[in-house]
Amino acid sequence: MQDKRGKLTQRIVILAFREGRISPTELCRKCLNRIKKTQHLNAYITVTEELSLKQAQESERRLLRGVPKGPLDGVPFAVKDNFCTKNIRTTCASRMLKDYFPPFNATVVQKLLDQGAVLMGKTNMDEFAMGAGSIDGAFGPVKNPWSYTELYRTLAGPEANWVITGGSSGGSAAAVASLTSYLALGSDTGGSTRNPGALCGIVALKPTYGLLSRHGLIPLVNSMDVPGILTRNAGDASLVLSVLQGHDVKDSTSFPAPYSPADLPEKLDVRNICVGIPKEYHALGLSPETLAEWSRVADLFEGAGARVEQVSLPHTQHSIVCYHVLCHAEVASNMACFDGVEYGHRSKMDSSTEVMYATTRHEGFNDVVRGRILSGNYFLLRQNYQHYFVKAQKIRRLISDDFRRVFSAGVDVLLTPTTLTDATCYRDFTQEDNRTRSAQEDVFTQPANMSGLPAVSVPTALSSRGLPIGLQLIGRALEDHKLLSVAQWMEQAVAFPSISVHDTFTESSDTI
Ligand SMILES: NC(=O)C[C@H](N)C(=O)O
Repeated sequence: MQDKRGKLTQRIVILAFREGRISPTELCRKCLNRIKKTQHLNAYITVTEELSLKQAQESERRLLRGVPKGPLDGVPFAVKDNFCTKNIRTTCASRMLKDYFPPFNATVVQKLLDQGAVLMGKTNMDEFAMGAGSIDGAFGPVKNPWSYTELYRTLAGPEANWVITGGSSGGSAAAVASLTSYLALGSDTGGSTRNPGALCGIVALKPTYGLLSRHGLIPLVNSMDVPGILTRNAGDASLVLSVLQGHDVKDSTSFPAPYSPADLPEKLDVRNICVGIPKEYHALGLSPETLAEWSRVADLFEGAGARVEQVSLPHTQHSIVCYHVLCHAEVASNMACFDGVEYGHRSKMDSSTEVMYATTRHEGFNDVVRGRILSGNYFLLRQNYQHYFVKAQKIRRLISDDFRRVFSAGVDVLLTPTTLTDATCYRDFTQEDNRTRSAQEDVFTQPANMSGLPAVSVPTALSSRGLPIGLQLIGRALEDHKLLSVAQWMEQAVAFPSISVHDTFTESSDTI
């Protein structure tokens, strides 16, 4: 049971429920079965099997009575392990929170549950969402489902090592790509939803900052964090966005959503669209294949009558350094609450308060987190504050102004690569310095976070190793719906060969 392009999407599932071809319980069981068969991916930290089945049965009863709670009733979803889930372990993939059971649900999780969506579990990630590989968490690295396709094995050879998912929401991306869930929540501070979305061949949306509540999302960088949406196509992302968006009294940075329909226009006429190609995104390290793909898709837009223009965003060159200072400064302040007193890990070495604080933090955090705390505190020292933090804030403004200028000059969306290359082999990633590599990986995604703009990654082609390449569209603030409409057009134009369920494990008779 698949759509025209062989994809098993959330909408297909909803239709299947409606037509009685499958029930929420049957589907939930299938997803649980797939989770078992794809355990080698390490996509989940916690699988909520019992609860999932209970929720699916409740959903089934509602559907039988003809009173669904909402359009997502019965649809299986996964949640990154940095969103609080009531009485369900929420670890941020850290030893610090390994036994944390929050007493409440994050607003976005609650909204999905209120719709009747079925929670399958909590997904693996980089510790406290710091990283771009999903290889730096306390529960081990996440493996990219595309590593197990016949195509990759044939092209890369039998000795080829598995490839990373990207991150930090790698578990959520792997869950959607391997169809153990039909949608997943990620978080995006510097690219952590779009990056794994691109490397796992699925659609990944970072909405406008403030459009979705951050309440219950354990903060990394409050001024940039947004809940991200991972789905198998743009239409699904639009439906999920319509359910999740809106003001929340528990998040003072959230605001009411502008009206936008849940559905995207069936066929967008791109002749009215101006697509900007930022010349500064021809960055060092961009692979020739990704560059070629970027030009190919720009040509597709042009061929369909869109205006395609080269534009300049001159301050992009400073974005990695600027993000680095702002992120680490906010991390230093956000992580201060993990001191062994109120909740989280507490060291047994407590001969004095100082010793207890220090050993708790040493035992609880990995060295990526500790490194960011150290440099963040350095940037915030009284004598460094103006030089680093205030200067970075000013540069952040210049980066935002660049976007404002091109959008007010008539550009509707910017087209860029999402990542520099396709997914890297785990072995190669660990041989180099992970930290430097991770920082570079977010070069195309961080500017949208620093400016609060919506951006979406769409898979457009397979590389010569048979791995996905994703391109990013960045839109005007609050024009998320328009952005997704263009994303859908792109999706239709490129016809990306989505991964088949059969590829992620050996069983060959699974259908929906
Ligand atoms: N959650 C994120 O977007 C974090 C980003 N990848 C970083 O390492 O800072």
